[in-house]
Amino acid sequence: MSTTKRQKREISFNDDNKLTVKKMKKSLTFVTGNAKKLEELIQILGSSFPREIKSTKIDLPELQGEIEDICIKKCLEASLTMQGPVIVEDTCLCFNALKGLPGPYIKWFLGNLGPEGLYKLLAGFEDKSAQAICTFAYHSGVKDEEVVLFKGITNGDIVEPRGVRDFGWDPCFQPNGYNQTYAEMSKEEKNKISHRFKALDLLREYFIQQDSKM
Ligand SMILES: O=P(O)(O)OP(=O)(O)OP(=O)(O)OC[C@H]1O[C@@H](n2cnc3c(O)ncnc32)[C@H](O)[C@@H]1O
Ligand SMILES: [Mg+2]
Repeated sequence: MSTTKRQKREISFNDDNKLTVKKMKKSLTFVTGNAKKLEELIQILGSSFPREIKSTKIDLPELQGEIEDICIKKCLEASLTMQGPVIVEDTCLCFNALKGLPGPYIKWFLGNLGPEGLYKLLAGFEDKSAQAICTFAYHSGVKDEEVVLFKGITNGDIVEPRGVRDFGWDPCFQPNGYNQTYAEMSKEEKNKISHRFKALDLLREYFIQQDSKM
C-alpha cells in the first residue's frame, strides 16, 4: 500500500501513561454553492460517516448534457480546484409529461418561474408525475482515477405549492404515498425518503467499504 493511501493515526499517551493509537478520519470536501444541500448532507450522513466532511462554497460551472456527464465534469473541475478528494452533487427535477425536462435545468426554471410557475407549466397536462433525481459524484483527487457516481430517485407529483419556502422547489413536490409536499414535512421526514437520502445511502456504503480496506 502506498503511504499516501494509509490512514493517518494520532499517537498519544493516556492518563495512565499508556500509549494510545487513534485512527484519524480522512477528509472529504463537498464542493457546492448551495448551503441547504450541505445542511441536508450533514443531517443525513451524521457523525458515523467514515470521513470528516469539509465544505467549500464554489458555484462550479455546469455544462449542458446528460446528468451523468454534467456530474463527471463538475466533479473533475472540483478535484482540480481542490487538489484532493471531493464530492459534488447535481439535482434534477424531471417532469414526465415534458419527457424529463426541466431536468438539470431546473435551477433556471425555478429561478425565473418560482414553484407556482413550475406547477403552472403542467397546466395543460393530465400527467403531473415527476422524478426528483440526486446524483453525487466522487473523485479521489488522484490523476487518472475515475469519477464514481451515486444516484437516488424519489418519484412524486408536481402540486400547487404548499409549505415553507426555504429550499428550492420543495413546496411543489409531493412524494408518492404522502399527502404532504417536501416543504410541509419535517426535515427529518424528508431526509428519510428523499432523492438526496437515497444517493447518500449508496455513497455511505461505498466509503464504509473503501475505508475498511485501509
Ligand atoms: O453548487 P451546486 O451544488 O450545483 O448547487 P445549485 O444550487 O447550483 O444546485 P443544482 O445545480 O443541483 O440545481 C438544482 C436546483 O434545485 C434546487 N434543489 C436542489 N435540491 C433540492 C431539494 O432537495 N429540494 C428542493 N430544491 C432543491 C436547488 O436550489 C437548485 O435551484
Ligand atoms: Mg449548480
